[in-house]
Amino acid sequence: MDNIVLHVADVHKSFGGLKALSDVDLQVKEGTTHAIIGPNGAGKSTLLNVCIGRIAPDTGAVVFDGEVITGKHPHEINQMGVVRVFQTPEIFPELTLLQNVMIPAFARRDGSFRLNAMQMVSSQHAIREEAEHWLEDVGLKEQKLVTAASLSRGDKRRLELAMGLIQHPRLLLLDEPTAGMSRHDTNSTIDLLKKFKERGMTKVIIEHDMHVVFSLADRITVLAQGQIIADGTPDEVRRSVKVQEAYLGGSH
Ligand SMILES: Nc1ncnc2c1ncn2[C@@H]1O[C@H](COP(=O)(O)OP(=O)(O)OP(=O)(O)O)[C@@H](O)[C@H]1O
Repeated sequence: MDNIVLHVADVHKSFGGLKALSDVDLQVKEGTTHAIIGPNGAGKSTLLNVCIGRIAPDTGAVVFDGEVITGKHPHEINQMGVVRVFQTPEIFPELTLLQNVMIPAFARRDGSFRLNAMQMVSSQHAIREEAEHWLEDVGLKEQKLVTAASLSRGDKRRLELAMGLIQHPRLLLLDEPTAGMSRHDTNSTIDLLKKFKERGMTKVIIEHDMHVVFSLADRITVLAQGQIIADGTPDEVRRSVKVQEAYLGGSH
């Protein structure tokens, strides 16, 4: 049977009188790329924030690898293996690429700063090698010693991906990974994400660009006004009349 990595179980969330998420229930299978799409204001970001513990649902729960994570702190959920790559890269612009990628690896290992000096030196060496490996993986090894501020927008997002990868995600959540990118950068990001998919990584991706969605997704959940209006394979979603109606007249 397919292993369910993430189960959003009957989640409701209102902001005042506005129902941002109603009755949202979806499952993400291990090794799949699951896209969440929907018109502006559909509730996609709210859903992502519920999954990472930044927003508490009013009712319902999020189950990760069989464990209820609702109510846990974002850093606890992160340490369990849920890694989010943000729409606006959260990088350290004054530091080099190498330093940027090393930071989450140190943060991952609770107590690392209490290590004695000898251990510190050897672990630094190992982490540096691993950081170089992930920089190479995203195509940024040549620039490892330049400061992050000097990177193009597309490369900043690649850097953030490397910062995610060094955390060995069990589930990678990508918030509009190609937003604002040129077609060339978008296509190389698609290729990169396809490579992760071949390795069996489980991903949830929020994306407006349908070219990206249909290039990558095994399954698509469509939200509109806080409700799931379709959930299925790309072909099923493409054929859904409800989905076509939701997008009719919209900007997508
Ligand atoms: N903190 C908040 N307080 C009040 N209303 C909010 C809050 N966050 C989101 N909303 C509202 O909830 C609804 C869903 O917003 P959300 O950002 O989740 O949608 P989205 O699908 O991610 O939209 P977009 O594609 O435009 O980013 C919107 O009507 C939004 O205005």
